[in-house]
Amino acid sequence: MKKHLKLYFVMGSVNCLKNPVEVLSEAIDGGITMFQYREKGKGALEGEDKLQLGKKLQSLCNQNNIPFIVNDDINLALELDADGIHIGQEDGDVSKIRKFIGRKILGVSAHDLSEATEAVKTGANYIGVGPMYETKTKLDTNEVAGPDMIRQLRQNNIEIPIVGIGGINQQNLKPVINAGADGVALISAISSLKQPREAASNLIESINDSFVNE
Ligand SMILES: Nc1nc(C(F)(F)F)ncc1COP(=O)(O)OP(=O)(O)O
Ligand SMILES: [Mg+2]
Repeated sequence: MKKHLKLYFVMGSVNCLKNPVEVLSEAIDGGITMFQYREKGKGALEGEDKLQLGKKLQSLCNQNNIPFIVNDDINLALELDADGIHIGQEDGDVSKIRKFIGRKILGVSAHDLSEATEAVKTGANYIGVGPMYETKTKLDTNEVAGPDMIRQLRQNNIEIPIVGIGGINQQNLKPVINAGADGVALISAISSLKQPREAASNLIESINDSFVNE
């Protein structure tokens, strides 16, 4: 799990400047290690359109052995037979969802020590901790937690794989890794750029450097 979390690209059609299939294909070429289909927000696809795009993105991931995770939508995750699901604190009962999805990957958002402890207890495989920095992508975020929140979780013996999320880019990812995260999750730092491949390869290079010089 930890190695997959290194560069976790999260995206939906509303986040992309161009065709999301092209964006993901380039991001995979650039070196992302995991993908989350998060079709959400103003103008997001629904129903059949959401399913069809999900299928196309999933097959790109499968062809490249990249775990394909669905955000929020458990039924879609099961219909696509996705590799896993990511849920937040308001998206349902983690232990019920764990029973529902069996051995699929279960990611849970956590903003503090109590939420992280609860997520571990109820069977999460990894936790997404944030927001690390200010973000314009998700409008209903909690207040900025910063990389120190990850450091605090590690100091309190939270050993589960952790990925930081929220406003992360090449310039500010190092403190997130140094705080003890196994990787970074991000949207705009790849999806909003004209060259997603170049963006992803620059990011994975900086992430690997951060681990080497820890
Ligand atoms: N989608 C996410 N992915 C991650 C990841 F693990 F990838 F880092 N961490 C956190 C979130 C946020 O999840 P949630 O709080 O439910 O909000 P939303 O459903 O709007 O994304
Ligand atoms: Mg959610």
